[in-house]
Amino acid sequence: MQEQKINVSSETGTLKRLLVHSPDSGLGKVVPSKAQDWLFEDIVHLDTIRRKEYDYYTKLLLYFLDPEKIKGRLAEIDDKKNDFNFFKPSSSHFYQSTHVIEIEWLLAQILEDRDIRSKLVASVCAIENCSYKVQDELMNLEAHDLANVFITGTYKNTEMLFPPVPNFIFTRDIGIVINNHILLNKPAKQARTREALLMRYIFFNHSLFKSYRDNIIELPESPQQFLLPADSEDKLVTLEGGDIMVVSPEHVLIGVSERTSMEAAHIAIKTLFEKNVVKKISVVKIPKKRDYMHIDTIFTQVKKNMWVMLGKFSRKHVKKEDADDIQKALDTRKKDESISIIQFKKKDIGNPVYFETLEDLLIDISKNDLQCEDKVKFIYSGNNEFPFDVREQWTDSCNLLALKEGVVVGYDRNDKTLQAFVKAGFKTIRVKDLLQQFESDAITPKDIKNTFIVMPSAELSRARGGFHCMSMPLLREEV
Ligand SMILES: NC(=O)NCCC[C@H](N)C(=O)O
Repeated sequence: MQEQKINVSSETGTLKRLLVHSPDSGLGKVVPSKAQDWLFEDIVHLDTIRRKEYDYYTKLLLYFLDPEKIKGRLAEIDDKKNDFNFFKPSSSHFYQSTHVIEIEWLLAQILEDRDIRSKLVASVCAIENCSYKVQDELMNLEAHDLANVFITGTYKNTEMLFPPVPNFIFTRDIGIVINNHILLNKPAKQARTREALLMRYIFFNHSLFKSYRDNIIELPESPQQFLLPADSEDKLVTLEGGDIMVVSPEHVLIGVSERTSMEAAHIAIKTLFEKNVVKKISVVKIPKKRDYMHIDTIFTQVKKNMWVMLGKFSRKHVKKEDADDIQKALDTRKKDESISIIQFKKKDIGNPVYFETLEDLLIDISKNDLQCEDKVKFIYSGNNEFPFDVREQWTDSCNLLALKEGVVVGYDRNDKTLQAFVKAGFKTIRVKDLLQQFESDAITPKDIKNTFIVMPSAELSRARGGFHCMSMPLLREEV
């Protein structure tokens, strides 16, 4: 495969190329006793999550990013007679897009190389404690079968060799493109370790990323981390892509969260400045809580002057603007429930700037980094009404993917958030209807403006991530 340009310098520039992974059979192997360890909130129904939910996402992305692969073919693709081979990386009918790029497909390609295959087989077998015999058997599998085993943990859909990596659909977390550099993750949770290993091999070995090899950043561990006591989490270097947001060519946000440690933020800042990747970095420290996990679970950008966020972290809430005098005087805020923000500039690291609230930071980005003259607007999860605000944040109301300025993809179940978008002048359209309109030429992706594309979500949301998490942009147009 020919190498292609990589560049991401915003959250909302027209999306041109991204990495995805559609739900594999490993998701259908999650058992109740392991669901929490494997970071799933429930047992999902495999067929529904694929055919009735995720496949719509694939079709939508293809229509926006690589229409030649899909235009005029919807009926054939969805015809049960064709066994959904369009969505299966090992099939000769697979969509094989170099714009909507399936990781399993890339993995199979690098496994054709004997040297890479033996290194990766040995590494996976080492972390998964496989016997020497299994290791030998894996060496002799066909590349697509081996890629599938590495991801699902199961051979030929029957023999379970090791656990699945059911969170691999959340490609955002496994690495992040910052301008023309690729920052690799260091997962905080055991359940995501194999994902990081597979991605490291893909980025370093696939021809697609050939000219970017020197731009891959691997964060080093803190010295002698293996001597640290078990409770010194913040000294370990863990970083997941959901905590990184490239908001302008010069400015990146790093979340410090349940998943990304302060030490990782520290090393990432030093490295990104040393390599001249950006000039400004804001550290957004959020409460360490399963509800929030990464910063992209509490806010994402919709367009230059619009953000969606959880109202609990708004100015109004933090400054208690609605409280009476007694409430204002009694400081009932719990320390570990608040956000703190500090911003470093490369040219003056010793004089960081502090932001009192998340909204202050986001307004500053819109106005000063993105030169927005219009008023900066916020849409709040659940329309900022309790209990819908927290209920809908839990099901990823704040975790939207912008396909271009003002065109976002999100879940159907977050009714109040959707109403807030409508109130702000947005159109909403169900993905199924939109695809039909594309197919009949009633509308083209170029025509769509200020729109929330509504996706089915009953099963997907149980995996606790939205479409921001289910995307790793490789190329966006500049805003
Ligand atoms: N960026 C994100 O917020 N990703 C969501 C990851 C969900 C996955 N079940 C996890 O807990 O890691």
